[in-house]
Amino acid sequence: MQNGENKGFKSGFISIIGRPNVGKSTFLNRVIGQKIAIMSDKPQTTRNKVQGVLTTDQSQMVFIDTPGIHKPKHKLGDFMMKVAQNTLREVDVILFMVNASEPIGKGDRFILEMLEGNKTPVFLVINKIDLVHPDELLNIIDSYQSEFSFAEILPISAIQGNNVDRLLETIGKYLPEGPQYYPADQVTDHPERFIISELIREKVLHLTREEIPHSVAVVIEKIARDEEKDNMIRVMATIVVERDSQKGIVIGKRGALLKEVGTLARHDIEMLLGSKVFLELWVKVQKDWRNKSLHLRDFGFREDEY
Ligand SMILES: Nc1nc2c(ncn2[C@@H]2O[C@H](COP(=O)(O)OP(=O)(O)OP(=O)(O)O)[C@@H](O)[C@H]2O)c(=O)[nH]1
Repeated sequence: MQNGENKGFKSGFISIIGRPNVGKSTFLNRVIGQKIAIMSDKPQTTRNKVQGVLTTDQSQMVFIDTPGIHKPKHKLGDFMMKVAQNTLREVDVILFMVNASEPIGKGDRFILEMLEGNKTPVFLVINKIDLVHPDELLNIIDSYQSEFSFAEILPISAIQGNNVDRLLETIGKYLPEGPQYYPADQVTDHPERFIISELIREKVLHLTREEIPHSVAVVIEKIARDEEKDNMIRVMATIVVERDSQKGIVIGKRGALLKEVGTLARHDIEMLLGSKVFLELWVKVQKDWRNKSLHLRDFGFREDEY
């Protein structure tokens, strides 16, 4: 089986960093207020805490937490610094948020120094512009621009919502074409979602032996009860591989291998959920899936782990 490639759909990971109190949460909440679904604290594809996912018809933006950087007051061990730096290398866009009503400070310079040499585009997001006179804006921009080369500079007011849409639009331009990592309707945040994806992944790895690297990922697109069919649970999942050749292996001759994965996984999922399950599996090639998600998974850790 083959997933209909959603041509033109863009997706990616975004980190928001900045000194405490610059308005990172306010910004996220504003976007959440529109279309974001808050993720659970137990992320599924990465161990970095996913703060929110914004899904539209054209794109999916996954906002992730970067512990260790946005809380510079905490003691930073070498390991944490490395983790944070690795994460920032893996994301597609970094939003460096500052407070328009405060001058550039030590905390800002600390972060900018960390970002030196990082190839990920960094946006300077000047928040709280409602607190300053428009004439001051140029000076503010100058003071930051002399310290770092930003890909974009966007003044916003997270609290009033000014320019937030433009910021989102601009982020969209920097995202690569990619899959929808998370379902659009995160309301159905199923606690078993992760276990189900691991069950399917395990079958793929087992049946393909060494041919498919561990980087294979399984995204659960949908879990829903089918009321018309005896309350059977329908699970739709996509197996994401990195190369066309791997897709062929996972599907097998005339779909034989995928069918076997499906049969074995369905059995386990039925045991887990205690219900009859209809399992629909798709296979999709996503070239740099591994770099993006698995790296995040390998190096990431959660804020509540320290
Ligand atoms: N005037 C004004 N205040 C804002 C704006 N955005 C955020 N604030 C206020 O700034 C304060 C800090 O905002 P937060 O969103 O908690 O900041 P944060 O960066 O998430 O803070 P930490 O969690 O400590 O890192 C709050 O009192 C917000 O109401 C803005 O655009 N304008």
